[in-house]
Amino acid sequence: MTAAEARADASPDPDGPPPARLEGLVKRYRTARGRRHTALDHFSMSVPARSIVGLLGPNGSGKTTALKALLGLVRVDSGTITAFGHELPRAQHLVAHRIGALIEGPAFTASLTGERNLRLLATLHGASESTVAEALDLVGLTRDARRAYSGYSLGMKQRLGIAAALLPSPDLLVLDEPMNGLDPEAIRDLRPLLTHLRDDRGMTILVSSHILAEVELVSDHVTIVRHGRVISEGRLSRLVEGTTDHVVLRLPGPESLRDTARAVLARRGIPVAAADGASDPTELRAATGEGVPAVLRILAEHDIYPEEVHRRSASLEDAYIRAIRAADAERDGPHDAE
Ligand SMILES: Nc1ncnc2c1ncn2[C@@H]1O[C@H](COP(=O)(O)OP(=O)(O)OP(=O)(O)O)[C@@H](O)[C@H]1O
Repeated sequence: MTAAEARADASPDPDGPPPARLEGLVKRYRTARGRRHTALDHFSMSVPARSIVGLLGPNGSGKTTALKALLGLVRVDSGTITAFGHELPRAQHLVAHRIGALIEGPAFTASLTGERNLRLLATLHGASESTVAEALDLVGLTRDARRAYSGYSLGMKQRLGIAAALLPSPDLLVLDEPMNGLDPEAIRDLRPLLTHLRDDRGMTILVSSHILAEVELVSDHVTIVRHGRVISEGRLSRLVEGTTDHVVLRLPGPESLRDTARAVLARRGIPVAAADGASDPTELRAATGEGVPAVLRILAEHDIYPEEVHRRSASLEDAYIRAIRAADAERDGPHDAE
């Protein structure tokens, strides 16, 4: 099949083969000391058509390696990679034009304008002038297109990188940490762009990020990676559904008071943990869907009155922490993937 024929059969059909499927990928890097380092350990995930998939995981868990494997930038030791039903890297030429990517920062020429940089890339892709203008418009850079790249802010550079990834008019857009280094406003601006590309262009987007709250706002599917393996995958709503709302309590005073609070709540079927990431050791998290009044009533029966109390809805952060903890608990022995 020629590339043109491949495009002709390129309907981003939600029932067709998924834009990307990685199955059982194993990748071992050779380290400087000649040892083997497992970056992907039977890594499997699927990217559904017309979705925004958030790829999450701690530093060094293998996200970039998996994305590079999909893009043909890293050769895996074993496993199968397919894009739009074509096996890679063998059929790379059939799907390369359907995949746009921003990975490890794009290489632009500092002295040239944003527009000129894109035009040069467009020539490589065989993309038209109008594609350049459209890509600049999509990422909101039309006004700054004639400024030198060297004068761009980090956010503008990232947006130009996304514009470059859009030049081949891809069906699948792969973005590695596009929010890195961006200020909150620039991060917020990325959200409508990604949802527009999915909803109005029918694009599928695979985006890795450390910013859980942002992934929660923009993704419809989430894949969580730990030690080179996928430990949780699915619709965002389903992952978050599996977590419980929490009542967060601040109980200053002696540790024995918090011990008593933990014990009385546990006896009523409400498990309590220290609040995740809390800098305040007097905070407790009571996992319950019953809400603040139920927790306060139980504590009042024992003359315990928290200084502060608020309810926290189940979130992707809870699902993420739960998945990571479960994976760590399951894992025995020392590991070499991170
Ligand atoms: N070229 C390489 N040679 C040797 N080891 C590598 C190489 N690239 C990555 N690694 C190692 O493989 C593991 C996975 O790295 P990878 O960059 O895929 O993780 P990541 O999840 O993207 O991390 P981060 O969130 O920090 O970007 C890490 O331990 C990393 O140090």
